[in-house]
Amino acid sequence: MQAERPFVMSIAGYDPSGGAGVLADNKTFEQLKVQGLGVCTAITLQTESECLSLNWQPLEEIVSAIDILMKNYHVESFKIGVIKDAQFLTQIVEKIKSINPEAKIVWDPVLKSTSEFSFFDLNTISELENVLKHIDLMTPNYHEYQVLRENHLFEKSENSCSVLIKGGHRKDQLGTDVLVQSGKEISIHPTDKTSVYYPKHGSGCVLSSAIASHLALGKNIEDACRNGKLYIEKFLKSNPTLLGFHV
Ligand SMILES: Nc1ncnc2c1ncn2[C@@H]1O[C@H](COP(=O)(O)OP(=O)(O)O)[C@@H](O)[C@H]1O
Ligand SMILES: Cc1ncc(COP(=O)(O)O)c(N)n1
Repeated sequence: MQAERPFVMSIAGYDPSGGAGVLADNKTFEQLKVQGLGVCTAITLQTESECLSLNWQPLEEIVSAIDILMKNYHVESFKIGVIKDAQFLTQIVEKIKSINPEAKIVWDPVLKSTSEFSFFDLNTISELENVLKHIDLMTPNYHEYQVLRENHLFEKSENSCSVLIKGGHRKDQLGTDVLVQSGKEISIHPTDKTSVYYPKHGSGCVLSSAIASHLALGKNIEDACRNGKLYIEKFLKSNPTLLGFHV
């Protein structure tokens, strides 16, 4: 008999190319042997090289889908992806915590797609502070971290969650991610610096859903980030196009 798999939910956008969003997240969940669920925040029309349109789902429908799924399945951890604004995030997190206060939450704050399509309403950054206390980990890329910091998000570290600053766009140490936890910094380097990594559309989605999977499997935040890094490295080495293989 197979062991029970913990449930993990992706609350993210739909990308019909499957490179990013709920499809990419659920491919990752399957590979990491957790049971995936998916609630769409937005329907996008995009390929790996361009984003053509974005239609937000009504917030009440998103929250009601989370409610129904959580009442049927005990969901251990969540990966939240593209979100319209701070109000969306706050209501989603409040719903999750009202049903399972122990649930682990990872938020990948996608401000723009690699193809420069804007997602999150930057005017609402100042309203994020309260909701961050209920999130376990945020995973901004290097540019997103700078924008959030310039908007004073991480000023009161006691109010912040753990932050994994991803290094896929760094010029100095390409591929080194930095985990900031209670003011301490832990660098997570690529395991094999000589390897060729092919930059990929949606790699931030794959990393954050791999981390959410490892949290559901019982790892702490640091170990989940280290294991997520091993998974994303395999993914980035998989093939030289912008769409990767989950191996
Ligand atoms: N060229 C690369 N070499 C090594 N690791 C990379 C490379 N590009 C991305 N990564 C890794 O992939 C993950 C996603 O990072 P990043 O590309 O910065 O996120 P995003 O897709 O959100 O912009 C991180 O773990 C990062 O270190
Ligand atoms: C639905 C959805 N979610 C996330 C991203 C970000 O991915 P990337 O920054 O790699 O384009 C995206 N393009 N689409």
